[in-house]
Amino acid sequence: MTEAKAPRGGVRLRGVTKRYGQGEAQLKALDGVDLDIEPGELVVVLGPSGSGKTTLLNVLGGIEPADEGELTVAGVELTGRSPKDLVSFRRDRVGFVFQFFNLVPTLTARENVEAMVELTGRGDRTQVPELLGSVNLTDRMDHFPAQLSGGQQQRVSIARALATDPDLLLADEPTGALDVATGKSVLRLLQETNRQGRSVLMVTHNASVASIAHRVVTMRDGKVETVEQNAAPADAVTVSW
Ligand SMILES: Nc1ncnc2c1ncn2[C@@H]1O[C@H](COP(=O)(O)OP(=O)(O)OP(=O)(O)O)[C@@H](O)[C@H]1O
Repeated sequence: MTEAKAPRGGVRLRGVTKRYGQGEAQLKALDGVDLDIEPGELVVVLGPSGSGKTTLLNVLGGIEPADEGELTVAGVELTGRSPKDLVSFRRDRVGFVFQFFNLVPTLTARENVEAMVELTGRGDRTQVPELLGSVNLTDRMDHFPAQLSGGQQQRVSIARALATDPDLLLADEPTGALDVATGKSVLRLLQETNRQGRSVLMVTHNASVASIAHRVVTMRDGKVETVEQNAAPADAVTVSW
């Protein structure tokens, strides 16, 4: 992986609201969320199903626009931006890791990462083998996703997310489809990524994972219910569930 840089990827949300549906069926998936993430911070978001965790991640990553409120991510003010601006923001600033990896099945591990470099025009294609080496996949680079284990696929997806050198990494249940040992290796990578200076926001149902965070945010009914500081975040190797 690349060497540590100055902390980056800070986030500031004020009164951020996101609604879905119309009329009586309308619901606020986010309801006046205030939240700060410091540059270089690792934040874990917990909360029951439907509490707005994924919506928060999607709004932060510019996948969906907020309806109300102020939102600055990695130095970019997102309030009122056009869909085209949000695409540029995502391309330049954010990396995404999903529960079910979202790799292109017809491309090898290497090609999946290279495709991200090609599509975004960011990063360096010649660095892709090194990047895959940094997630321990040197001997699997030319395998297709179906020939890789879940943990290996998730490591490819982390390499893909890092290929554009994002300021902020957004991970939605990154260990949700993995067994404990494999999940821990993924957590270690996310923690290492964070230690290089970029902010990481991880959504999870797994409360054990919260011990590696600098801060733990709990959501309920579209609102931030609690924010707790971890005085001494745990090393990912010590986490179990
Ligand atoms: N595209 C959508 N259209 C309509 N309603 C949506 C949409 N996306 C999310 N919602 C609703 O918004 C609320 C928050 O959903 P969200 O996916 O953010 O919750 P979550 O905390 O991530 O849940 P889970 O832990 O089950 O993934 C839920 O009531 C959900 O049904």
